[in-house]
Amino acid sequence: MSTPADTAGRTPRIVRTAAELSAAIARAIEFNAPEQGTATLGLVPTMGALHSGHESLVSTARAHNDVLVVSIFVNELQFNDAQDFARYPRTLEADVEILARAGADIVFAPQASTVYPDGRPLIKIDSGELGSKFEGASRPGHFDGMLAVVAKLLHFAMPPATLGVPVSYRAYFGQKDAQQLVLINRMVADLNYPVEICSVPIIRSAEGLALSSRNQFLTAEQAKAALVIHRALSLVKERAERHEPLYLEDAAGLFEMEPLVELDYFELVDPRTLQELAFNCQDTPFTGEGLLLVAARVGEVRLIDNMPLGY
Ligand SMILES: Nc1ncnc2c1ncn2[C@@H]1O[C@H](COP(=O)(O)OP(=O)(O)OP(=O)(O)O)[C@@H](O)[C@H]1O
Ligand SMILES: CC(C)(CO)[C@@H](O)C(=O)[O-]
Ligand code: BAL
Repeated sequence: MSTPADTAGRTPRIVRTAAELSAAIARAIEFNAPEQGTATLGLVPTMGALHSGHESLVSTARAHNDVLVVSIFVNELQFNDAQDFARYPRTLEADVEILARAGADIVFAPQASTVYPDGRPLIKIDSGELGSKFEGASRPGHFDGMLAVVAKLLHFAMPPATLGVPVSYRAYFGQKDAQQLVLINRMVADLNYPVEICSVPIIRSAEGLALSSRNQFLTAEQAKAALVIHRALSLVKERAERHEPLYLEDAAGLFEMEPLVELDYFELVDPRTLQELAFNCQDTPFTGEGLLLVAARVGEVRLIDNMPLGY
């Protein structure tokens, strides 16, 4: 198996089309597969503008797989706001340098015409009720568009069946996008994708802000104000750890003291179903498992974050 030490610094192969990707995967598996047993292939889907959060996904996937593919594609279908799509940062050259250091074997950077040769797909994946709440309520169509591209990326990078080597296939996603992760797990289960979905914890700045490609649009003052998100999550987590009532309302109330930050939602949900848990107003201590979800707008930038409770 390749390790970060023996692949780091090697320029990954950059491929643009489905045929190039399949050929590159076949060659890489041939070259890196163990002499006996099952080879492993990891896929890390991204939209580029890579930061340490992505690097954590890539280094986790690198450590666990013989062959590592990272995709970079800014998927217009998941943007409900044309301006957000137009200004999404695109930094391919710098991304490839980061991926060389992190030891990726292959970078798949397709054109939109490769992913959607007939334009918008006629047949859609419907993210259902789960995709219309929280982020889906603020970004209509976002999750259907996200699932469309993830379904396609999982197919593009699927190990070719003709290799003569058994290959186990994994794809890696960040826990920062908690609703996305739940939906991808459901899609893979509901549509029988032969892939294991692996999740990687949130990487934050030293002050606690969850890293995101869109953070670069924040002014220093906005970035400082945005730390209220982590303060509010941490306050509730500390109460849960002390087995105290959570009083979500007063954690959410911290946002009123930050005029630059407009709270969208602050909810405690079941981590698997994202059903709201009714702990808001009760005076009883929290037991069980929960996931605190938060989204807020800071200027033009929408930020999301979350924190597991009771794990
Ligand atoms: N801070 C982070 N910690 C862990 N994983 C992350 C982090 N930020 C992004 N990821 C994960 O990286 C993958 C690619 O995400 P993406 O390219 O959309 O980056 P992003 O920083 O989330 O961008 P943005 O939030 O601006 O869309 C996703 O699986 C996402 O969950
Ligand atoms: C999974 C993904 C790469 C699909 O475009 C995107 O939603 C993201 O980066 O989280
Ligand atoms: N990281 C989620 C991708 C998006 O915001 O569209």
